[in-house]
Amino acid sequence: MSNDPAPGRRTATGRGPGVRRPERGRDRGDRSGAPPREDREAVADRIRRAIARGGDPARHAAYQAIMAVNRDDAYANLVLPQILRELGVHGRDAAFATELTYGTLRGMGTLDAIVASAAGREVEKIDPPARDVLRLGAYQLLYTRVPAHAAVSSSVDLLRAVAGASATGFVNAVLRQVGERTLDAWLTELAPDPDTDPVGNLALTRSHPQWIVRAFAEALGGDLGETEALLAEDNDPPAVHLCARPGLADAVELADEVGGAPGAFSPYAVYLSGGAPGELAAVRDGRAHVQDEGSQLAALALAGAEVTGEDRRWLDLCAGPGGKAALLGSLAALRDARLTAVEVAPHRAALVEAATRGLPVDVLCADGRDVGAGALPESGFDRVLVDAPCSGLGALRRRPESRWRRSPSDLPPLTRLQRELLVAAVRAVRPGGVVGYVTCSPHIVETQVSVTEAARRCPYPVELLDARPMLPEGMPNLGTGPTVQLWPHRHGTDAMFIALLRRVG
Ligand SMILES: C[S@@+](CC[C@H](N)C(=O)[O-])C[C@H]1O[C@@H](n2cnc3c(N)ncnc32)[C@H](O)[C@@H]1O
Repeated sequence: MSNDPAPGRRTATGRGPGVRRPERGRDRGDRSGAPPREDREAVADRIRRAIARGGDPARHAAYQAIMAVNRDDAYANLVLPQILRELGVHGRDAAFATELTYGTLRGMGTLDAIVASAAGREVEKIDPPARDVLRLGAYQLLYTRVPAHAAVSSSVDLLRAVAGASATGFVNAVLRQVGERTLDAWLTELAPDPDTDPVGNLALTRSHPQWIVRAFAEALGGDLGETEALLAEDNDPPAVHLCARPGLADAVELADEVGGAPGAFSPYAVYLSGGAPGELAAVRDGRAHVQDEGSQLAALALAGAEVTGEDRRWLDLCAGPGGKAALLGSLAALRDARLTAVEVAPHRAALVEAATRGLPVDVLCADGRDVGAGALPESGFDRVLVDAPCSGLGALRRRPESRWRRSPSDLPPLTRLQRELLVAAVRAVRPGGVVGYVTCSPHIVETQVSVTEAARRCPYPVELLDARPMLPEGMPNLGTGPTVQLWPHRHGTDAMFIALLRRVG
């Protein structure tokens, strides 16, 4: 691999980069030059020294985070706060570092196509440090108001600090080429024709892998206008929502307390305008927790569905880290019920314990498919939630790297597990009781197909209930039922899917 300073244009046609997409872990492994641990520590050390010498803290922190995500499989939402803490980056610098990190990672599909075109080579053939600096620089040039000269010179300084002087001429030349055009001009040149290849066009212009664009379009009934609105929403930082725990806090009063606004749909939702939610007194003392409004609505739909007879034994079959268990547990306290919260991963079961402390919740670290044994008796529950492990495609706006990590090959093992868990839930619920099947993915194979397939395999008959009346009155765009699919671009929530099934025999 070399970085000789001779960039030149490539087009999106033929083998050009315009139609290429980042793939899972493509920056990892020997061929990509993933640095060994001591090198990573050396880079971190160089970054610390560069900042001490007056280097820009935000860009250095963002680079370190992007490097960790692209080459060590780190999660941006976990690694960035740690890096900011270690480097002592606060306030506006921290906010800028966050924007740079998240924006660059989300935009990587589009940015890579543009960088490759300007560099005259595929991004995989650019050395990793220069590649990440180019992504970060191109993001500033094309998506922010950072003046072009500042974006270019700070990128050159950054590369010199983290990797020495050898490729600075190359980075300088490529970024100058990138900055010669607007984003629109680049997209016009590189994106496939929307009339002949609408999916390819959306994938490039909205920075998503093609298979995800296709899956979203299918779930939206083929409406490409709506698909584009959804993709655009995925590229915007989402608002943080709180759940005011029923019986412990009131959403309107909590909104006043935290300077937020009551939610549009969930009676327990509060929209935050910014800040660190974990530091709020209401979150620290257990009156509220952070939870997307769509997740609240999914738990509330199950809690609101009619069951005949007894209604005291509730089960959450996939509880970690405990957001829905906390909401259901708060409701259970008000309704003289008790929730069993099952989670297979021990560290996540511990999170459920912490999230539900003080509530009538029994946490069980077990496989939710083991119904019929011990604390999971067959026909032993009145309401059962299956918040199934899924691809998470409905929450891409929260996890900037996730769209590049996921692949279609993730789906078969996930859908198998989803169906097994849903069959187990139907075995766990008593006749007349209700099961809620929920995913934070709108992918049809994880939603409609998983429900249909599981219902077909159930040892007991089930009927699909209309979930729409279980959502707040007047909530728009809930479709034709009986299942409900929420959407970021329609409802401002994650793309939660909700199906309610009653066991009838
Ligand atoms: C989508 S998450 C649940 C989110 C949770 N309900 C909440 O609101 O915080 C799915 C969870 O199911 C767990 N899980 C996966 N397989 C499981 C199994 N066989 N039995 C029980 N839990 C399982 C995963 O570890 C993960 O924590």
